[in-house]
Amino acid sequence: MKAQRMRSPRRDLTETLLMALRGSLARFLRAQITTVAQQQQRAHSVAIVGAPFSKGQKRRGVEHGPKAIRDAGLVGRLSSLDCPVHDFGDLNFQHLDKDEHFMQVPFPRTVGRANQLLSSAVSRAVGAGHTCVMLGGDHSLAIGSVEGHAQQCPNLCLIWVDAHADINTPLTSPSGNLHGQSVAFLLKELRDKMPNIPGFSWMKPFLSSADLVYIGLRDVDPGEHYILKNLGIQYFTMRDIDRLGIPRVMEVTLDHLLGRKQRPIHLSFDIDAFDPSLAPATGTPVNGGLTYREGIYLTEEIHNTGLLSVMDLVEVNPALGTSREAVEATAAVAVDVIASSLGQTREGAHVAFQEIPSPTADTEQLCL
Ligand SMILES: NC(=[NH2+])NCCC[C@H](N)C(=O)O
Ligand SMILES: [Mn+2]
Ligand SMILES: [Mn+2]
Repeated sequence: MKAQRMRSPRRDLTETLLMALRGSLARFLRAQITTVAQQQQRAHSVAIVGAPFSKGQKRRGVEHGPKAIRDAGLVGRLSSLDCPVHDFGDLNFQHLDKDEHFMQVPFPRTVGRANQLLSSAVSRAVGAGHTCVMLGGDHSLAIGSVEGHAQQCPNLCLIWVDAHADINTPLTSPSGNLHGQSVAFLLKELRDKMPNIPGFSWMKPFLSSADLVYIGLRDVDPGEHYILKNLGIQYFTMRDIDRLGIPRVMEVTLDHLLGRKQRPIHLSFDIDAFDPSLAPATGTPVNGGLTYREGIYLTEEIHNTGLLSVMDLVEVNPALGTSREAVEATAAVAVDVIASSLGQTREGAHVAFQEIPSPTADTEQLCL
């Protein structure tokens, strides 16, 4: 009886797989396995790249963001997560003297050059097998960060966590500021809508609008709203988060980006996504933002994919806090979301334990 049991579906599947392994599928599967292995390897060490830059907007102080985030204990927190941390220090950006406005846009060449430098730094860090954390600086830096990431991982997808969509073009921007236009530089679908901005001839748009999801929006300009709707971009406003809850928002986000195939994730996190009561030291605060727990849940879910490859943490501006406490609180939240993106859990972890320690004669002696 037992011996003649029906073949299990799993056995059939195994046989099918074995047969397929001899064919061209074998190459495909092997490639998949290597990619997963590389990703796991990449998740193992973290590179920190500081980007003290502020010319993508008009308020001074955001160039001190990297120092504030390091002073809040970033390196120590990441080291305690059992991953080797390499802090590559801060990039050295030049301010170009002859840099006239282009249309309404201030400092186009300075911003273009800074992003070119950042792009190669991020590309090198990812190429060396690290998960890269870029500390801004203003959000115009995402242009170089995502571009450098894409040089190594052309199939990346982008999760943009922000109160703002940062998808203005120079022709729709109400401020001219490039930190409100970063995404427009990346998208292939906007190629014909972007003028030739001096300083940016080194790059071409490479991202499809289907490979981008926004979370946290609550201050979207009219031109940006038109672009989001026209390109059918997936986004979740704070209202959507109120309605669906952050677990469902993350489920739909990850299904949208990874449902058909696994690929590296670029997380671009603007600290102003958080409610200003949590993160007041930022240039363009907007009421009604993410709660602390929503921000942590969001980043835990991204970590759990095992696919996070580059993360930006931008727009921490220590000059804009009304007190030292306000600045320190903002930087502490920044450290928390970075740590959570890289594997810090709320349930704790037990890297140092193989068993529950038993008391010995020695330990009891010590207690006496
Ligand atoms: N990265 C940011 N904080 N961006 C704020 C952008 C504000 C506004 N939408 C603009 O384009 O000027
Ligand atoms: Mn923002
Ligand atoms: Mn932003």
